[in-house]
Amino acid sequence: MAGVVEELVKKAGGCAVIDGGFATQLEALGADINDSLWSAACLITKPHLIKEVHMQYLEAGADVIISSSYQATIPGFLARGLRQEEAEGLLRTSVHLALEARDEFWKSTLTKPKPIYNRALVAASIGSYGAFLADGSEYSGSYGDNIMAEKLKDFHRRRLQVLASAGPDLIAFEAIPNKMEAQALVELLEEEDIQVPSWICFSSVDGKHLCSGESFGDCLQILNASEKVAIVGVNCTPPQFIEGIIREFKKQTGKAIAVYPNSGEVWDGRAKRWLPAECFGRKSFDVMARRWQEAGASLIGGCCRTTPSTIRAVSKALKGRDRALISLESSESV
Ligand SMILES: C[S+](C)CC[C@H](N)C(=O)O
Ligand SMILES: N[C@@H](CCS)C(=O)O
Ligand SMILES: [Zn+2]
Repeated sequence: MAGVVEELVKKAGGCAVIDGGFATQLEALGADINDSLWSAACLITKPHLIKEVHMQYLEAGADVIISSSYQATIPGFLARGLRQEEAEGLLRTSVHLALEARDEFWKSTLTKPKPIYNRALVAASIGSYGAFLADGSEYSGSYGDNIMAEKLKDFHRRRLQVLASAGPDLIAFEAIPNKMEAQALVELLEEEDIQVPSWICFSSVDGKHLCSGESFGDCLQILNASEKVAIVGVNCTPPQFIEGIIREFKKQTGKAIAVYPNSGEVWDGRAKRWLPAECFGRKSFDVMARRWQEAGASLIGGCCRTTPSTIRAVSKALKGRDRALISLESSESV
């Protein structure tokens, strides 16, 4: 594990808390993300809401917040009529908004008589090529016959360079659905000699494989071989599969494991909406988070359709205290 993460996990008592659904909470605050850029559209239209969402997750107890760049891509911004410099500027803005929120929040907790939070880390999000395609392929892993690893590297290269140079503590590759993209990312981290530690998280729809149907073990072997990858895991995967996935990962890797599942609802990539399915709320996350920690996860949070109340429950379950309540009490006593 990279030093900075190791320190945080230790300070957090053995398991750090990741934030929850970023886009989900952005929508809850009134943002319209029915857009080819999805949540990244708000970098253009509503940056203040992005910062507000980060603040809400920090207040809920997140030790790691993930930037708004999941679907922020240079080709996506260019297609919107922006210039290259403007597109790169928005990528940097996504990291700066998260850093600003982290720094402001941390400063405010230090004025409290008994600070109860950790200084959070900022992870710069990089969604898969499938997220950019916006056709649901981050949950199928099917990119068609014309997509090769080199093309994926070229797609990710400049965004990775720009985000890494914007000052995040971590890079978070999220919902990677197939082995080819995992391989491309590991090669790219080496080729560009990225110094910011990374996590690479897969998506799964059956709990036994990546979304593509490829084996976790094969993909983890690729990640295990890279010193640039500090953390491996799964995100945006139904919660009921997570415990089994952690146990499988423990057999296949010595790297730290991050899990941040969605609510269990299923994304319909064509209709662009979440379909009802077995849905897990904050009460289930409370119980499950403890089991995930016991199974060997070092970082635990939530993904799509989870909210600050989910993360407050996870934080309380893992750290044994209700941070929201303590925070309220300490602010009252100032
Ligand atoms: C994590 S999914 C719900 C993100 C949205 C998707 N890439 C789309 O644009 O349709
Ligand atoms: N960090 C992204 C992940 C989407 S799968 C978000 O929470 O919106
Ligand atoms: Zn998600």
